[in-house]
Amino acid sequence: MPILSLRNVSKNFGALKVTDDVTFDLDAGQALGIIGPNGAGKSTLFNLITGNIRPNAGQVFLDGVDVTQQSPMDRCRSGVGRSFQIPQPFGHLSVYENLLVAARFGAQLSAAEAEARCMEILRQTGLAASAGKPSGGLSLLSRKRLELARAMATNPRVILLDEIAGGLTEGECGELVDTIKGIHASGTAIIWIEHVLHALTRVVEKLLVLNFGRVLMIGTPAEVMASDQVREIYLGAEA
Ligand SMILES: Nc1ncnc2c1ncn2[C@@H]1O[C@H](COP(=O)(O)OP(=O)(O)OP(=O)(O)O)[C@@H](O)[C@H]1O
Repeated sequence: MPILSLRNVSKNFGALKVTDDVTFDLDAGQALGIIGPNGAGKSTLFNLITGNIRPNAGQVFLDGVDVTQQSPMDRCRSGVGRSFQIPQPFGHLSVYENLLVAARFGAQLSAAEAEARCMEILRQTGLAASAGKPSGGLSLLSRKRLELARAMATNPRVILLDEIAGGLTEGECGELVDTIKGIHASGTAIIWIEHVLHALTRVVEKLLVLNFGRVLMIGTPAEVMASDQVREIYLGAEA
């Protein structure tokens, strides 16, 4: 059974149809990339999965359970973690304290469980040496790592990453990709919205192309990149 399923999900903002009849499945441990032009509805799709917005039609299932009416907090506790396009740590708290907040309140872990979980995540996300630093003063790469770590601290089975590679140098991007690959290899499913395609295709098994809120195509990165329609619509290239 898929870990996450969307069935005929649609969302309108006034007259604007931002999500149009979206259906797809994500298997446990799978990594799926989402690409599409600006305004295609990618972030809206994440908000529909996390419960920050409710669809006008269709259903969202977690492990076969219809969670369409569940709050974001309930979905987080059911195993959906997320990062944000703009990092949102508590700047006055240390890296470790930020993770503790996510583990205690996001996943409702006990103090001892949260401590163990955070130590593991600090290692997994390459933040062990920065654990005691105030998160407000971190470099961009470390802030990205912290976003990843905060999503992982809620003990998710699927994490949603929203343009986490943007703004990094090639070298930094490679380091972040290695960290994300490690998280994927440890069994966490990933859905990743990303404009930095070479980063995305190093991690994901499948790409979903969104255009005007509709699923244009789902396939392997090679299949998607070979599609004339995708090249024309997404890359703006002549077919
Ligand atoms: N709360 C809202 N109210 C009204 N319109 C909205 C709202 N949220 C998003 N939109 C509109 O929905 C469309 C899709 O936005 P969304 O942010 O999901 O696209 P996106 O694919 O993530 O874009 P980008 O790549 O630029 O981040 C845009 O036209 C946006 O202006």
